[in-house]
Amino acid sequence: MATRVRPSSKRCAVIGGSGFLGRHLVEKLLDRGYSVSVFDIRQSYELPGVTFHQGDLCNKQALLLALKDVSLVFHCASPAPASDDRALFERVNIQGTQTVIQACIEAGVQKLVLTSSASVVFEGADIKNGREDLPYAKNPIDYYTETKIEQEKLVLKACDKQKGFLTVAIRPHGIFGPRDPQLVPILVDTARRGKMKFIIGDGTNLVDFTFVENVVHGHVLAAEHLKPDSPICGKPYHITNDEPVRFWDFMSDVLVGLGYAAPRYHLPYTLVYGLALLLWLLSLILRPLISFKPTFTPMRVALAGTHHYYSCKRAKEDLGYKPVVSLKEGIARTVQSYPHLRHGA
Ligand SMILES: NC(=O)C1=CN([C@@H]2O[C@H](COP(=O)(O)OP(=O)(O)OC[C@H]3O[C@@H](n4cnc5c(N)ncnc54)[C@H](OP(=O)(O)O)[C@@H]3O)[C@@H](O)[C@H]2O)C=CC1
Ligand SMILES: CC(C)=CCC[C@@H](C)[C@H]1CC[C@H]2C3=C(CC[C@]12C)[C@@]1(C)CCC(=O)C[C@@H]1CC3
Repeated sequence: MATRVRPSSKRCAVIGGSGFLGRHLVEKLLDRGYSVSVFDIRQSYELPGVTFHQGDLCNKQALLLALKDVSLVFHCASPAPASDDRALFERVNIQGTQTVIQACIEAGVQKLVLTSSASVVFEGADIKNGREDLPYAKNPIDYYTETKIEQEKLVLKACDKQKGFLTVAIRPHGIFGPRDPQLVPILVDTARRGKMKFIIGDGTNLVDFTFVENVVHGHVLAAEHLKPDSPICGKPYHITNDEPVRFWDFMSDVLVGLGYAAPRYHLPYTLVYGLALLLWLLSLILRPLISFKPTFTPMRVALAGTHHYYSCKRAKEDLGYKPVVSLKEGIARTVQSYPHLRHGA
């Protein structure tokens, strides 16, 4: 009788491993002695100890090849949040995640760690020290958030101790760090176009920004604590820097660190939100004639003008989580990593 080979617990796969968070995670896993299969729609680097599988996560056969002999899977692939392609979000984040779950089960994977987002509970109104038991947003602010909610529900529901398939979701917030393609590049681009002069609201709103290595640390802890007798099975965990900061102080520190002026003039939140909504509607109506992408989308204005910070008490208690890089150090390392984005470069 053929005996089934039990996959090695040091063999894992990172779906989305070519992306910003994914690549940092892969590097940490290699440091910790894992061998890693990366599954991604693109290959962005090469590293010893990493096997690349290029493909779309909606394709189960392609996934099965990458998951052969793998016991642990991290799923951190998603279309970019700035996209407004609803069909793409539904296909990748919802149907694609269903495919990932089926492929994991068929391949005999034992643990699935999903990168969700703290935004799954954000509706545009203040969240102060939000806990994981807050209800999912009833009116999510965009298609990204709407599909991240469905994705998280699917993964947590799939947790089945009897079948030996364990799942957990990590909810980071505002990830930043070296090679981030989003936060710092968009900020610098906005500054270079002379649009970073204004503070939306009174500038006192507190927000979580999380250094990428802390997010990676949360993922590794979750994977290593995910066992049949553990309280973390089927649960979501906030992972942040645990140092809420004024949104506009964070933006100013990054801008000033790169040689740009900090925003100074205040504009009322409701005025800017109303204008952003109007521009977004105009861009939809005029789309057949002209295509333009407003910088200040309603989502970005809501994120820039409200409180949204989260408690990571549950991660501290259940995972022993503690940030490994402070906000100050994270900002310094991030600024240093972008010489090409410095003023005048
Ligand atoms: N950045 C942040 O502030 C936050 C991010 N998150 C979550 O963290 C995760 C990682 O985000 P981040 O690293 O910033 O994003 P990236 O866009 O850098 O990484 C995502 C990777 O997934 C790939 N991908 C997209 N669609 C598919 C597909 N159909 N099949 C296979 N691969 C695909 C992307 O390729 P391509 O680039 O070609 O699309 C990219 O390489 C995401 O799940 C995101 O929702 C959560 C909270 C905050
Ligand atoms: C006002 C302005 C132009 C700010 C520039 C920075 C923004 C691009 C970022 C500020 C907060 C960021 C953020 C995300 C993306 C980039 C920002 C809007 C996410 C939406 C990324 C995906 C998530 O899951 C939640 C993040 C919240 C914070």
